[in-house]
Amino acid sequence: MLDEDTLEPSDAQRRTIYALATAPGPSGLAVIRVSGPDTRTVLARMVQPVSRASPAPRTLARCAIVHPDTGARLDDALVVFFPGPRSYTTEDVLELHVHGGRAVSAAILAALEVVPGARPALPGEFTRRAFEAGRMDLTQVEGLRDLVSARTEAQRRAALAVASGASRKRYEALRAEIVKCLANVEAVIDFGDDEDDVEWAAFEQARDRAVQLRDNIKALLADARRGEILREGVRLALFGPPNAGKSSLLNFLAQREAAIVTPVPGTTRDVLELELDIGGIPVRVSDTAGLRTTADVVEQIGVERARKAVEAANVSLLVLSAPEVFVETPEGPRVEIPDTVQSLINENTFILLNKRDLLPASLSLLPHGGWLVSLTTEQGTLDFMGGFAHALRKSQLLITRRYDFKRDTQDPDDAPLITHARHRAHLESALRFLDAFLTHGPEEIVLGAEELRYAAQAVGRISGLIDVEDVLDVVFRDFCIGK
Ligand SMILES: Nc1nc2c(ncn2[C@@H]2O[C@H](COP(=O)(O)OP(=O)(O)OP(=O)(O)O)[C@@H](O)[C@H]2O)c(=O)[nH]1
Ligand SMILES: [K+]
Ligand SMILES: [Mg+2]
Repeated sequence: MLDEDTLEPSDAQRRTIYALATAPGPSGLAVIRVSGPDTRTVLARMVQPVSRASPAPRTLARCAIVHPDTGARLDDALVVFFPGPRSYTTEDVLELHVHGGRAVSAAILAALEVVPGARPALPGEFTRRAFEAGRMDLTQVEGLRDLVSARTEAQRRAALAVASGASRKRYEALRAEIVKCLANVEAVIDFGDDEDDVEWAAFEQARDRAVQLRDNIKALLADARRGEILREGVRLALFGPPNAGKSSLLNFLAQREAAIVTPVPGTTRDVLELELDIGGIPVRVSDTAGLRTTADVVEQIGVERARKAVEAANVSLLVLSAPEVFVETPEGPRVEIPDTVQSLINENTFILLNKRDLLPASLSLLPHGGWLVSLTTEQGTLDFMGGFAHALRKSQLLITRRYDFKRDTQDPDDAPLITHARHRAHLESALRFLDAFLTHGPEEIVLGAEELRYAAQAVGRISGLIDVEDVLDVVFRDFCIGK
């Protein structure tokens, strides 16, 4: 077991860490990673080159892996040694490309335990060392984590750009601009007293820069949360009266019986969430309880949760039973939306009329901004799927003038910069400090300078330049072991 002090990765005396970097279980290959001061010991005691010469740095060499004490052969492998600092963590790093399968990697991991100074790595610890050595900033760490968990093509592209430093560059440039502005102000503080005109001009220049910066940050914040939505998936809530076919729709979208479907109204109680890929778009779909007033306490809670899920969603789909909402009028048939759902409809709500098979064939009125289907016979579902994916893509939330969700974008400056809620919070805080700076006149210039310093710090926090310990734990918590 690990004890407390071996868990602290920023020990003065850094331990050597090792972990399986690939998913456990039967597979063609598995990769075991080792990093730290004792890596050369591991190399000397556990790796026997077939050609007798020690493997050249950064070159794959065929070797036998042996037990450090007994010398027993554990596997035939390909081995690559990265002497620090030219390695992922900047420490000496060793990668053992061994045969896949639990017994092979288990034997090698057990053998590594015997090497003095070596211990199993914590989740994300290799990357944490790379971060602490300044090899990547916090946005790149986040990008890497997102890349590893990317499920769609659009997510992969965005995460790869961030991991490669696209966001880092832009945040650093933003921070540099604030620092320039601060330099102007400090020049006034330092030299101001003698030459009034010079002072005034430099102060005006700083103000102009601050106004410009404020506008830039405002523009970044007005991104309809594209980056966060792309990363986390569009939140889509299915809602409507009981028995409309919401759960049937979820199952249709998932192509499996994920939710319980019965003719009993009030079947779904809790919110059921699935991650799906709808036409290349990552979507987190919530099936919810049918909305109605009820005496059943459990159902009441379900209805409350349903409302919350719809309000929290980026896009909602109102599912209605067509035979129940079609009304005949002298002008022809019309769709009447039930009162119980009215309050939840907004500009991001689409409508799906279900149970088309129960309508007289002559009735085929389409609701505005909606579709008419039968989830039982699948009549109309092809149109719906194509149209809905298109609508999702076109939706204000996903596409702005400059961003094509499907094809992504060539220009990294056009990619959404804010990919995590944390970025948004720090940018908002930087904006507040810039605003505060602008409220100070030349006579309060020292106070003004302080606000600018805080603004620069707020942006610095995004990259992890400033007090990040608490953030780090959150960021690395979701990493897999061996990364
Ligand atoms: N005829 C017909 N029946 C359908 C169709 N879609 C769903 N149903 C049936 O309608 C009933 C209710 O379906 P559900 O998917 O459970 O409806 P729901 O909206 O999730 O219901 P609650 O969870 O109770 O609010 C089930 O018996 C389904 O088989 C359809 O297109 N045509
Ligand atoms: K039902
Ligand atoms: Mg249901």
